[in-house]
Amino acid sequence: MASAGVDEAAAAAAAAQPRAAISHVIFDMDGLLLDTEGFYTEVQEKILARYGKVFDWSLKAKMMGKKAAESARIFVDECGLDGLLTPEQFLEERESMLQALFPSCTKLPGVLRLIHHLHANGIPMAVATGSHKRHFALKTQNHQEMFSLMHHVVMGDDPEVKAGKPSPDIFLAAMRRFEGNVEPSKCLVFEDAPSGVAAAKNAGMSAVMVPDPRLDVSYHKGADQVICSLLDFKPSEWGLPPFNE
Ligand SMILES: O=P(O)(O)OC[C@H](O)CO
Ligand SMILES: [Mg+2]
Repeated sequence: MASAGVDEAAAAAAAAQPRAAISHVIFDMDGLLLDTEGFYTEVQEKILARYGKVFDWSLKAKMMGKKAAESARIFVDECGLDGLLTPEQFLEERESMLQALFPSCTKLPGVLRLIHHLHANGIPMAVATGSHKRHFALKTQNHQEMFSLMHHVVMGDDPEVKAGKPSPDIFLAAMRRFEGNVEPSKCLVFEDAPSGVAAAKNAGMSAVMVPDPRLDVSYHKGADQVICSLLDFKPSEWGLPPFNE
């Protein structure tokens, strides 16, 4: 019979085993690096209120992370607005409101600490966002330094991204653009959206989810790890260099 000391040592050794041997990191942007999801919610609530309807988090869960056209189709279909509003009209209506809001977006907690840490330790990083080029420029105009630490950025309107999340296209494109021959199993994706977590898993990568607390826990399934904030992320659990704190 093993002594308590031996059992404890075995448990400690198992706990010290990383979940994966990660060499490359891919960040989602909206709702993960930048606090922009609230802007989409605010604008969509306003549009829906005109039709006497309420925007809720089950609809939000379906739309977030998707390319604009895909998310607009979901909005019209799920809200029963066929014949009243086309996806194109929805995108047009929300555009000026979003354009006014995006430049004021802020970074989410823990973002800078983690990105500076990974950069200082030579871990290659990329961004894979469903956001298209024009919106990306508005959102990132006050965050240039952070994005300059990324090896590259892949956006939703990139020709290699045939389908939006949950298709693995965007994460596989991001992986291929790193130097060398990188395997999906070596890539760790950070995501806030259920469709983004599914896309990462469909790409064969590991996924850490940092969901909005209003998202029902049923949407957490599929993620390899769920944390409340990037401040709670422990790099050593993923074979990455630990914080020196
Ligand atoms: O979460 P992201 O960065 O993929 O962006 C997707 C949309 O632009 C917003 O949900
Ligand atoms: Mg996101």
